[in-house]
Amino acid sequence: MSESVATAPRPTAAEHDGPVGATSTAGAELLTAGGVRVRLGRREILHGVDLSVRAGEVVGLIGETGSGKTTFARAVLGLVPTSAGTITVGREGSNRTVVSALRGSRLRAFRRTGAVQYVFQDPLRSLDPDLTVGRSVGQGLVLRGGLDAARIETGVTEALHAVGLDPDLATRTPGQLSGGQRQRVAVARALAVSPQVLICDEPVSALDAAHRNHVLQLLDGLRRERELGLLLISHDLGSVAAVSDRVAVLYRGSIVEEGPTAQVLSRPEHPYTRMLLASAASLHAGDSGAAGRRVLRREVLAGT
Ligand SMILES: Nc1ncnc2c1ncn2[C@@H]1O[C@H](COP(=O)(O)OP(=O)(O)OP(=O)(O)O)[C@@H](O)[C@H]1O
Repeated sequence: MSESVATAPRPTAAEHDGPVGATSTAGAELLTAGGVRVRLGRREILHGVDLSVRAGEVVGLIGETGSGKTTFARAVLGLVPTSAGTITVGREGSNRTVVSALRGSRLRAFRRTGAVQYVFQDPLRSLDPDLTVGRSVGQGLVLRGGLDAARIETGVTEALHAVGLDPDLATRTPGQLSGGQRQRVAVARALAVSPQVLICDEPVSALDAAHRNHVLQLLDGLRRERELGLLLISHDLGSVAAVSDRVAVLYRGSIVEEGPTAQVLSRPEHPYTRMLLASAASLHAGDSGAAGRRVLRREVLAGT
């Protein structure tokens, strides 16, 4: 196993077992993808992806550059259409939405609910440098509509508190924060709209080791407290090992292996997973230049 995996802070099995199945709602599927195919241009990028994330669960999605991780995230957000299969978000019942069936105004309305939120690798690039922290965190609530200024301010304060930031930071701009604080602001912005599913794309790869651990601990705590379904996209197997309950391995648009984190990382069955683990030390987590991510960043920041 690579050094990064071996040295990662890893919650105990007991901690992992706690949230899932511990309450009446834990364990309910919040994200269900079945047979998802996506074509971009003339190529099929995803070839029938099956993946689920339950309440209170972190699922790590790993795979090399170009394997389709960001494309899958875009499909869950409704930013690219599926050519086959279904993507469903929400608990069984009235809040459940078949995202892959939505188009036009119904899709925009779904996106405004904030049910799926996305946290980028590099908050300095994803947070508007001219907006105060308060305005950035409150953006989703404003977009959702129907809330007065006082309620939005309360929502911002609550979200900052949830990520362990002093609400006084609301008047600062991103440039006046540390890297770790900025990533917490990005998480707070996502949390402000009470998402069911949080997709974190390399959330700690731009951070130093101390901030990395803090943000991972924050995500680990939040999914338990809020029963979020958290999809952690990462090249960094150490981060995945630290907080993921399950891992799915994406290879050229197909999930080739999926299972409990300890099992997949310590006893990989698929040759590609074995290769990924063997080369983990030389993998570069910080590929912020990847074209797919740049497109996604633009799309998400453009609102609906
Ligand atoms: N708009 C697009 N049109 C055509 N092909 C695209 C488009 N966006 C991405 N692709 C291609 O889809 C494939 C998957 O890209 P994607 O960004 O999903 O990979 P990834 O696993 O997220 O990679 P990385 O880890 O580098 O971000 C790549 O071959 C990419 O070139």
